[in-house]
Amino acid sequence: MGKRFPGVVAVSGVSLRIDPGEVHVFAGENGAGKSTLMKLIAQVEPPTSGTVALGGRTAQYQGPGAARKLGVAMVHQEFALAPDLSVAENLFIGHEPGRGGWISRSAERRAARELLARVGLDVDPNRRVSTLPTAAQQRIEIAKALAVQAGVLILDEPTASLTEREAGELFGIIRELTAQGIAVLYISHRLDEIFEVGDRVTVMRDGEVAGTHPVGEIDETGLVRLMVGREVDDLYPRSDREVGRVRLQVDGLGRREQLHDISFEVRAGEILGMAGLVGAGRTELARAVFGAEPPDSGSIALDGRRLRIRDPADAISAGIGYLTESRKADGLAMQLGVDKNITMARLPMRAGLIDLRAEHRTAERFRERLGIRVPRVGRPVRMLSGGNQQKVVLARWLETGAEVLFFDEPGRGMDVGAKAEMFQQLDLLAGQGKAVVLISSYLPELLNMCDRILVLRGGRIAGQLQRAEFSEERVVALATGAKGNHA
Ligand SMILES: Nc1ncnc2c1ncn2[C@@H]1O[C@H](COP(=O)(O)OP(=O)(O)OP(=O)(O)O)[C@@H](O)[C@H]1O
Repeated sequence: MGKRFPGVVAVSGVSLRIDPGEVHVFAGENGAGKSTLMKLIAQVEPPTSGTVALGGRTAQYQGPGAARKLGVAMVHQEFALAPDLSVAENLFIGHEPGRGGWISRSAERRAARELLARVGLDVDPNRRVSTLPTAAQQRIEIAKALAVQAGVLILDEPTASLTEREAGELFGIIRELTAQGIAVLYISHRLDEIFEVGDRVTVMRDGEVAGTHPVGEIDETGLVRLMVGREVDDLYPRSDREVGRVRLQVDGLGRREQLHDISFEVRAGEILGMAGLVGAGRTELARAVFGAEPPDSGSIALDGRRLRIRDPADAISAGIGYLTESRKADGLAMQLGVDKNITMARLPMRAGLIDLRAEHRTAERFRERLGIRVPRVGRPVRMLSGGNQQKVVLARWLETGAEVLFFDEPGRGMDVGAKAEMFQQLDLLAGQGKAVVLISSYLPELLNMCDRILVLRGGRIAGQLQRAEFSEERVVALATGAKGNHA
């Protein structure tokens, strides 16, 4: 089947068979067409050519929503839950259990408990969804799919916002579902999990299928070659850098219930990692330093000069940049072009006007450097694939010339080749004497790229590790408060 958008062929000539009970992983470069293909299968979008057959019967496109009746459910990265409704209400929106059109609350609660048990969730069905953490909301999305008896469940990068432990639990649930015959289609950029959770992997390139393999018959190098069409020798490029004087100094920072007495410094030429469980306060800390949620107490100094940061504009003019973890919420202007989004934080001006030519040149430079897949840089960002949107945010902060840069889960959604390129850029920034902070929930990124790792727990600094002391166990021990760490 195929799908064209104006000026772009997103999916072309794809034929595949999905078997009951398999975990079928879809991998490939950003913009390769994975999400579009899933939307075609889930009937979220009409194909330009071709059809989907479910259980041997050809399904005509009937508009979004119809797929659920056909037995395909898709869990997007941004959940489609109604935050102010209860768990039970969310599970049964549009198909409430009950008789004769009456919704039976007790039947609904009972059915809800059963579904929640199948996804290993022990929460009160009356609880409002917005009060639940991300991992639990994701399980509710999966339970929603079970509620409509989906035979095919599509998960789009489901571990992107989960901790390692939560991801492990999700894999357990996936295994249980596949044992019941449900086919799981799973988009992923993470090599480790492709091998851990997948039965077969289909690699997409330029809208086409580059190959489908049982995971036991392909190794990591082969997979990367298939994905990016070349060898990537070093996924975590890191140079020998001199770590110099203190650049950012944070003392006794506090904010309401979120941050308590946080003190640390970041030096010139240093990449400081920030580890911690989801909710440990890493994003809150970055947002506090950046003035997005200003601290109630404490001080921030850059190069020995105390700063007064009341809002992000103050932070930017002081030389502090922050790549947010949520590109949709506060990162990108979706309707504006790639060029405008890149230069937004530091507009090239000439004689009091925005220098459009300079803007274009800058955007072109990043398009090439980061491999942003877009036919022309004036194209609105909303038309880009998720990973390419992430590259645009990254380009913006590389362009600001900031002296201290916080990168919050910067590799989320990026393909392996783009990620390697991004890490190289981070390494280059540090090499120029800037202070770089890398927040990541994926430990190999921190262990490979950082000079030092700060671990947060419950809004406090739980400890820090120098590069020579790095180990996954030590980070996890500090992050969870388990005994037996040597830090
Ligand atoms: N609504 C749209 N309008 C125009 N072009 C689109 C639209 N949605 C996707 N595209 C284009 O289709 C191509 C495939 O995008 P898709 O989102 O399927 O890629 P992907 O493989 O899922 O990428 P990623 O890994 O970055 O999520 C890209 O070139 C993208 O720009």
